[in-house]
Amino acid sequence: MSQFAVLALLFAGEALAQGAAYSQCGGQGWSGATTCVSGYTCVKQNDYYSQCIPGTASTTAATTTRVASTTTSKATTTQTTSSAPASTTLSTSTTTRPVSTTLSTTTRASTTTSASATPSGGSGSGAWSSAYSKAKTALAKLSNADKIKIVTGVGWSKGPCVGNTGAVSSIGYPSLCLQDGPLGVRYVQGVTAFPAGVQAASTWDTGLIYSRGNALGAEAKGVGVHVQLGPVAGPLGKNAAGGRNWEGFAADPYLTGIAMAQTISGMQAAGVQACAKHYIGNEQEKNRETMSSSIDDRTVHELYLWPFADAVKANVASVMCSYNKLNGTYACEDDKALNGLLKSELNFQGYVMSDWNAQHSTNAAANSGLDMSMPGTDFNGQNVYYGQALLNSISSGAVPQSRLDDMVTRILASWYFVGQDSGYPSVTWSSWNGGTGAPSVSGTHSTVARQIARDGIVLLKNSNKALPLSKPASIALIGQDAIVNPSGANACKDRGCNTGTLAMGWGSGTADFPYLIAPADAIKKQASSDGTKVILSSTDDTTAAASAASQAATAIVFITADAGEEYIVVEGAAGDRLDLNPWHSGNALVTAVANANKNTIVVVHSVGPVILETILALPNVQAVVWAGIPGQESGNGLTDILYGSTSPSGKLPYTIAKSASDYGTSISSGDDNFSEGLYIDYRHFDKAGIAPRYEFGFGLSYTTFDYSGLTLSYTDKSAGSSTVAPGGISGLYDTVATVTAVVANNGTVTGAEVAQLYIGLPSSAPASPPKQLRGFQKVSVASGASATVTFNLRRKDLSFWDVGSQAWKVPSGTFNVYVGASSRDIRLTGSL
Ligand SMILES: OC[C@H]1O[C@@H](O[C@H]2[C@H](O)[C@@H](O)[C@H](O[C@H]3[C@H](O)[C@@H](O)[C@H](O)O[C@@H]3CO)O[C@@H]2CO)[C@H](O)[C@@H](O)[C@@H]1O
Repeated sequence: MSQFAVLALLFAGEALAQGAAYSQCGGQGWSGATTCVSGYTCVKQNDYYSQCIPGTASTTAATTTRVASTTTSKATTTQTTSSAPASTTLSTSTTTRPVSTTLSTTTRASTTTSASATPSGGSGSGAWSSAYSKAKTALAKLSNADKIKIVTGVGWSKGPCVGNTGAVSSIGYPSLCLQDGPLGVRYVQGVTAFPAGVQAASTWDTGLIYSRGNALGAEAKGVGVHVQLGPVAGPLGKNAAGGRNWEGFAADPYLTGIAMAQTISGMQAAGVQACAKHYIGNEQEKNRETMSSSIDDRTVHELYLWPFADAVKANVASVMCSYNKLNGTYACEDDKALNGLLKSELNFQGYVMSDWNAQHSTNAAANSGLDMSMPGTDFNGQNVYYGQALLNSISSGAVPQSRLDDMVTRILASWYFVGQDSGYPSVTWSSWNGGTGAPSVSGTHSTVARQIARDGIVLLKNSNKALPLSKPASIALIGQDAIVNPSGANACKDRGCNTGTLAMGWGSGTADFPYLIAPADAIKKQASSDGTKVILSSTDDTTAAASAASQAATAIVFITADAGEEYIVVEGAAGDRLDLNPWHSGNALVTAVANANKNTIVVVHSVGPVILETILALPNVQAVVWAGIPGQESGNGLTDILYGSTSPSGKLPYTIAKSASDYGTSISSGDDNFSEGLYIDYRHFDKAGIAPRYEFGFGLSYTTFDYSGLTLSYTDKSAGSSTVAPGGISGLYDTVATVTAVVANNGTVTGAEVAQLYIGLPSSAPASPPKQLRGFQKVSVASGASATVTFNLRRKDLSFWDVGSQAWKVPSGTFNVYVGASSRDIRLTGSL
């Protein structure tokens, strides 16, 4: 069977490929009907969901208890290399045997997942056991009317938070407060406006990402928010112009997955429920509520589902289904996506809520796995799909009682799971009257905000040691991005304008700034202590810019590119960017400055990639500083880098191309069939042999690093557990190989380096990207010192999703291992 045929059958549609067969092999209840096409068997997944699985009844059913038996002796061989590039290979005996052994074991274990997944009813095993036990006890005390209150929002703007559900006093359950968002508590005064997700990702610092999540969660809890609507893994960033990419992390599932897990762990440790969103295929704003994302099964698993798997493994409490359709079915009523992938294959124990007004049905949504309707009505107070409508469906049997009970159990269990059942703060503010009246919760969080604003900065170009600045006699600061919006940092609702310095995009993923340190504010302070004269031209007018630039020893020119959510249109952009050029004629502004000043430094605040060719062609542009989307501490973080108190250590979480067309993807005007498959961002550039301007993972420092001493050890000793736990088959997350290298700072100042590991799958795997990020570690190294970086490779990191067997497989053969400073700056190579 061709891959296309398999995909059509397994993912999009059973309905399309088999006519009515899918509905008879799914939906509520187990009929035992075997209505799949030849070679497939209808297999019960849970009480509401059955699926056509490749194979015969005997082979699929038998996998439940099958555990691979293999004899694996430990194969650990390390080899130290002293100069790059190094070629390190395991000894012949270890190279050939263990990898192929792993192949068969992993296949069997994973097949178990697909063929006999844990029921979509939350099982409450492992870490969730106590929470489920409490939830079930509480459930027994509830009437159906109570249960409906728990699963249905009270309506848009009918409670203090952007989402609210009904309280049930008999079990001490409050009106749940659901509030954005991914970079701070939306609509509440006095909270921290953290750097956006994309800035956190560009630090590549797992500790900082955790700290950000923990601080976000502490503030949300402090003001009484039960569910914080973030972090974001959808969009992943397949479209460079995607409006909400900045809310998420990186155009790579591995980095995004790590960032999701760290953020969620931090948030939930602070006591708030996290919400991984927007699930799934929500890669653009244009037509987001009508378009269909048709994504093949392998691409779903290896790109778009991957970071959600990490989120589930981190025990995320909730997931928000997205506006778009998936293979023709709305994501919030997609049985395969919700019951199948999320709840069965990934063993998600929390609950699924709809994006706001993304629900389109009662029975289909409920039976497909939607647990909570948000905000409970549409934005006009109409269209209540749960509430009385769901009660009616329970009465008629269209939705089974067990499904309602499962919804409530999942929601209550999540509440218990993060310990919200005792001493939780109450909400003392309202989203709809300015958000005043909340307790002070920001504490010392400006410190982590500044660290991320700083360490997420990527130095793209630094000719003639233009940076760091060393007490210049005079400096010109040019462009409206140098100052705060003269009307106030929060003048535009949901940050729906690009006026003044750009420190967050627009839409629901915003927070009100408690203050905003603009670049000019912080630089002026530093200049004052240095005795530097400052000339400010705070507009984008080119004549004024040239005049200011001509008067200074150094000119710093600030440019932007903004994006956001589709319900606000900014300068003609309805969410997605119109192109990848700087806004406000930024190229002309930089040209005017560079023509007037030989020492021009360009600072870019941007939601994503910008085409820099015009700017880089200007000989007087000595440095380009990619300052990202930095939040309230923007100017302070930037000044730390410009003046060298900290060496830049950020690396690009996406590729900056020479031309927009080089990306091979663009915003669709209708449905999107994701024909690029696995080849987004650097995966596409590598495969197509296109030279990027600045590659994924790129970033300069004020020092330099040498790489040496590559070691590779194969540490897997077993077949890997076939137990299904949150995140999927637990064996997929076992460390099966470890790679180390030595990073030496051979420059003159202390600096931090992000060492990156990329894997090339063996030729026995189906066609795959030449390199895929599968490890990274950031280390701070003093001048003249060195540090060892360690990459632990999980079984999943060496696997591909095999559509035919519906399993993760480790292919046999030689894995290429690349360790380096970026996806194109590979310093050490080896093989497993
Ligand atoms: O905030 C919860 C989730 O909401 C989604 O975005 C919505 C956003 O929160 C909301 O403010 C906005 O409301 C506008 C509405 O769409 C429009 O019809 C009306 O005229 O004005 C309203 C506001 O000003 O709607 C957004 C959805 O369209 C996000 O997708 C999700 O990520 C949030 O967590």
